[in-house]
Amino acid sequence: MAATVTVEPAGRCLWDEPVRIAVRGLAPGQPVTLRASLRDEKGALFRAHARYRADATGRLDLERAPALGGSFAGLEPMGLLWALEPDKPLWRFLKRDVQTPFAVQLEVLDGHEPEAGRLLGRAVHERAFLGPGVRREPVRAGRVRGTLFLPPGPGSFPGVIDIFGVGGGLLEYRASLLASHGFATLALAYYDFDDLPTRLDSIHLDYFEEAVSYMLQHAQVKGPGIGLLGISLGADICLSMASFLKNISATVSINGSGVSGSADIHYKQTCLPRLGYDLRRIKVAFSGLLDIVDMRNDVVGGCEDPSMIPVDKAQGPILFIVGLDDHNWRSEFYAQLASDRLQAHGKEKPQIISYPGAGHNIEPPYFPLCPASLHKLVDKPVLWGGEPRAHSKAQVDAWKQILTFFCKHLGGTQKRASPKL
Ligand SMILES: CC(C)(COP(=O)(O)OP(=O)(O)OC[C@H]1O[C@@H](n2cnc3c(N)ncnc32)[C@H](O)[C@@H]1OP(=O)(O)O)[C@@H](O)C(=O)NCCC(=O)NCCSC(=O)CCC(=O)O
Repeated sequence: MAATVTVEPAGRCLWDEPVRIAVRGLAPGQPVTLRASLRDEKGALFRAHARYRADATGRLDLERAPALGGSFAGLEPMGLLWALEPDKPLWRFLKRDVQTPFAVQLEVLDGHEPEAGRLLGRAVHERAFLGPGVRREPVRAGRVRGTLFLPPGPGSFPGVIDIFGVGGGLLEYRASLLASHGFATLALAYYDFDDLPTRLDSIHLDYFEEAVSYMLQHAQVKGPGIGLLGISLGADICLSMASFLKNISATVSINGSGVSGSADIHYKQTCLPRLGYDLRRIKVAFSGLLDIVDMRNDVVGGCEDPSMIPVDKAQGPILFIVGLDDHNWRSEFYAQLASDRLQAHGKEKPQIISYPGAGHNIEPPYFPLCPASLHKLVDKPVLWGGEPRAHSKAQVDAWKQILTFFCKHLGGTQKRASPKL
């Protein structure tokens, strides 16, 4: 091995941070292939590669050199991460244990053949989900089940509740990353976790109200209100919480629908009936995968449809993050409907940020796109939408927008843990 692969800043970084990958010790103009790989906790191998040419001094800097092809092309300093693809079909990139980093193997090979070139150099780059000094506390308080992440320092910190969509269980990676940005964040489970119900037949907001109370009584959570962040069904739960519950200061919906979709939503005497769906509206794409984008029944009453979440009752502002290539449902149409509803009730037009080429699962930066995987509602693999490069750009921008929005409305300072872990 003759070449040296470097990653700056050196040492471990957080998954949402950009790094500068470079190689030195190559021959002037040498054709090389860079390969990245990592194994997830279920044993799936994710890989990406790209072809490059060293400069006249035998160096290669991914911030300056365009990829000449491979998993991606052009100037993409973080392409080796966002273009990772699993060896298992229909497998989604997820981090289950946030207490361990992902170890990314970086290799530089001679020539432009990703499998055949002689290995010239390698490095292991660790990307973590738990920042320095971030505390992780499993929560079992009353009925509330989840995990609280507290930023380093004495606090108190602006609080956020983070909710995922259909699938159940508990995913912590987004909440743990948010804590490194200065937010006390509760990753909240609501079914198929611990002693919670295994099925989600209907949504009862009193459970989520208990989670808000848990946050607000916590000594290290700054009041008087908290923020909500949700994706997909999780976003709709957040929109419902903002509409019915007190002390919600800011809400972010990532590809939510603003409608009670496949489960009725209950709060005290009120019930938002589910809109429902019709399996006959599912299309089969050329790939043979299901496209459920039009599966839901139509909203017949416009923004006053009985299934619409009454977002006009929300006290705090709402940010809608929309993937224009969302194939789970038509997020853009739904966000517009929610905006119509707000304005019809004399409220301000909300901020809607739409991303061309972005699919349904808009994750934190550098998560590789999962084009299709199992949808627990239809119990079959479905298309999620998204073009990898555009989706990746959307994730980087959306994350910044979400952090800025929460800082503005929850009084955060957008402090960042040191990039060197
Ligand atoms: C993380 C998991 C997979 C659950 O993990 P668990 O540890 O509880 O389950 P498990 O036993 O490991 O796996 C359960 C099933 O998921 C599959 N599975 C597990 N990990 C996977 C992965 N990384 N990629 C693809 N599939 C995976 C397993 O093969 C298994 O399928 P078999 O049962 O076939 O063996 C779930 O919580 C999840 O998918 N969460 C994502 C939530 C989310 O954001 N969903 C998108 C929103 S979509 C939405 O909300 C739409 C709303 C609507 O349309 O109304």
